[in-house]
Amino acid sequence: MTTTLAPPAKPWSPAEFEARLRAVGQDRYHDRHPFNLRMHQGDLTPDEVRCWITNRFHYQRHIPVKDALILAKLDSSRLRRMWLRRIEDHDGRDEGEGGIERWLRLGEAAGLDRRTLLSGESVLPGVRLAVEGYVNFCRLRSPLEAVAASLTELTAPDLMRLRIEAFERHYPWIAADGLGYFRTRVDQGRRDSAEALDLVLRWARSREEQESAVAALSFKCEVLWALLDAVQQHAVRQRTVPQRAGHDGPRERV
Ligand SMILES: O=C(O)c1cc(C(=O)O)c2c(n1)C(=O)C(=O)c1cc(C(=O)O)[nH]c1-2
Repeated sequence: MTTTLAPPAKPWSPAEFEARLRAVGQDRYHDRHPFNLRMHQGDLTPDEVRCWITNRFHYQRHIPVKDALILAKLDSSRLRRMWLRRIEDHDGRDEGEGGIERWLRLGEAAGLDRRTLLSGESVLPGVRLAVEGYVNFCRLRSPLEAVAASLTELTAPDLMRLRIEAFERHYPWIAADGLGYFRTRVDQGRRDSAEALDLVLRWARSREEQESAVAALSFKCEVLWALLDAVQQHAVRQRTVPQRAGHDGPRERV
């Protein structure tokens, strides 16, 4: 008996592929997470805002690490130059510059100590795992999947604009120049996502490759969602569990 294999599915048209990527970015993005909604409605206590900043800093400081892993997979000078700029955006060209420095200043404007932020000692276990998951994804997967995972940035700039407004309105105790990170990131995010989208649309030729790109973007949405789950869980525990030394698990001292 001979078995006939089904022919491989036809690739989506570029327009349909792009629409599918954008749909994942819209439907599953962390702007819909309850913690983000509470943040933007102004419902967070100062400690909850500080907890978010501390844990998001752990994500931010790993962005250039995952970008260096992606850079090493790119096979032309033009592409490596393009990706190198992302690392410079975060690390700066000199001491005291770049997105990571701006995030540290956001922390200081919110009353956090830069040495504590840099020590990483207050990072929640779930956040550590989510960030490590993203870095390892970019280390181990194809360039297509690693670049596709960055496409959450298609949605990030709009969220950033809302966040600036929300912080100015609801958390005025954070000095305005602390919001410099978000202001800079709106344009950087638009440029980065346009470049990444162009690469993903050109690289993914077969349906299988297109599906792997969509799956990579879904995974990245889960990373961001898991990060906020951990921060939210911590906030709930802080409200409901009487504080006892050692009660809150390892490293949960935000
Ligand atoms: O504040 C946010 O909501 C947010 C989200 C994301 C994102 O969607 O991954 C990024 C950023 N910010 C960000 O600042 C940033 O530099 C960044 C880089 C990347 C990436 O995956 O390459 N995402 C994000």
